[in-house]
Amino acid sequence: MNFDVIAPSILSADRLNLHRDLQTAIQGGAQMFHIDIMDGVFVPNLSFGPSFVQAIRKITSLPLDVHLMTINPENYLDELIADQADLINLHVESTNHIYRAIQKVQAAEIKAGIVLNPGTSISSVAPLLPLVDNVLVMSVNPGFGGQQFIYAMTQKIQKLAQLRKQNADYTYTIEVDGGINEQTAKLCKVAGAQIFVAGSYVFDHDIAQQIARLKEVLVIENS
Ligand SMILES: O=C(CO)[C@@H](O)[C@H](O)COP(=O)(O)O
Ligand SMILES: [Co+2]
Repeated sequence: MNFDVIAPSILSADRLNLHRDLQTAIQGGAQMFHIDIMDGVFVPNLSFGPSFVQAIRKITSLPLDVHLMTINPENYLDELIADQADLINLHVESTNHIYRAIQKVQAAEIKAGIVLNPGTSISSVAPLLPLVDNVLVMSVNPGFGGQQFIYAMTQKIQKLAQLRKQNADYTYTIEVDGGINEQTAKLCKVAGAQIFVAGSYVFDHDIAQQIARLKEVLVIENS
């Protein structure tokens, strides 16, 4: 992918007005939706179940980016595949069989990504890098919206971009999630990120205006 994409994280949308907020984001130029699925076990919070993907798919054809923060993510893959998720991101620590889970997603012709927690090193996922379609760099500890960006994560993004340049068989996109605002998005772009997840930055304010601001700093044209 040689262009940048803004993916509002629906975790920060108004739950009682989710449809309204998503429509506003669509009209405001959102290019993808990021859906955080949390089970209260892998991370200390509960959010949406996979059925939300199906519900959101009914109101938009925008790509749906699923971030699975659950133990046993395999239990949800059939449903997410049937619900037409476009990208399914799996935490490497969430299953003993990450390779198999990625293969299952890709066999359904859906893009598969791995997620690196702030404390997860790139070297620990080296065997997966030629396989995956996306690497999601967590720039906060997973579980909650509205946290402070961890600046050291820009080095991880930079390293992933450098490795991709050095290895012709690495084709992953680089996604960043957590604490994204105008300033941190810019730093991540310079480091090499391409998909920018933004939750509280987008939904806690004027949604369309916030998307427009991010697009401006990232120099993304409206299509
Ligand atoms: O996965 C997560 C949190 O675990 C994120 O996707 C958050 O939803 C991002 O929220 P902000 O940090 O942008 O407010
Ligand atoms: Co997320």
